Amino acid sequence: MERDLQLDNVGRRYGLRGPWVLRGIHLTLTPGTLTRMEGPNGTGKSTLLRILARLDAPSEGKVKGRPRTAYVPERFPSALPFTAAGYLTHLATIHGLTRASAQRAAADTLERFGAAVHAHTPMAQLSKGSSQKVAVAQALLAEPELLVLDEAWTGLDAAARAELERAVAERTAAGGAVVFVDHDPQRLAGATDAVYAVREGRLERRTTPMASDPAAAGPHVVVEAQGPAGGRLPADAHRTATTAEEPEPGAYRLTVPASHSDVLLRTLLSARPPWHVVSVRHETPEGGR
Ligand SMILES: Nc1ncnc2c1ncn2[C@@H]1O[C@H](COP(=O)(O)OP(=O)(O)OP(=O)(O)O)[C@@H](O)[C@H]1O
Repeated sequence: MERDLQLDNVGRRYGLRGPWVLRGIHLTLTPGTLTRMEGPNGTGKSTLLRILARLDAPSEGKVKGRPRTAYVPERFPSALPFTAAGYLTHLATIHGLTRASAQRAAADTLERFGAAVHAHTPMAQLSKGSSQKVAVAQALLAEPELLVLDEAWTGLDAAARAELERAVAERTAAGGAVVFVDHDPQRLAGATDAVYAVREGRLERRTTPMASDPAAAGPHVVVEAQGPAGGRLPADAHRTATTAEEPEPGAYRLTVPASHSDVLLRTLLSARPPWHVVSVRHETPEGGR
């Protein structure tokens, strides 16, 4: 499928005789999934992400599939001859929006990440964190089918970090694939569909935190919801929730990673007929953030 991104026996080395950084990599990123890449410094995670984003070509093997892709790099080239709003508006028009819609989308995204005050600041004068917000905004504006995040949370303030987690949840709920590297082991904990470690040039699949043990999976939200008579839990809610119990007919107790609670609530409230949300409780596991 064109929307799947597939690596087929991919290898990468820098220079004709350089050591292999990656070798024999097979990977498929399917729509609607969240994938985490782990590994110590220098093992090849950024190299892998650049290949997935098609910003770099493998030295051997094939990259298949052409999802619409956006990428947030570790270091964003901020010395661009634009203001923050000007840059985002420019990109949004490239994505096909009219100038007025592009200006609105740029302003909304900057607002969302708490960077509206910097809308008219030249990119070269932005602080590292504000520049990172623009990097995130440019990627989200594209509404990508594949979103590649290389330590995209680094430098963001707490509110923007949480907002980016919510944006990831929205992307996967909309059917996009998201792949990320982050040194915080709690990042999107409990929400990942697959975790891989890059080790000695190879990809090793890790087991994800057990759905049955939300405490191992970071901050989460418990939603009690009541369906319409005879109504079944919407399929999207089932997919977003980590656990779904039905203590009484039609009454559900759903557990969801904190980053995904907005998506779950929207799904329940926009169902036809809508579900009644009885309670929403935030829980942070002991020792968690
Ligand atoms: N453009 C390049 N030219 C030559 N070597 C490179 C280049 N980019 C990366 N490398 C080398 O490839 C290896 C993997 O680097 P990469 O940046 O992909 O690792 P990483 O796992 O993302 O590291 P970190 O966790 O520190 O960001 C390293 O040995 C690095 O020196």
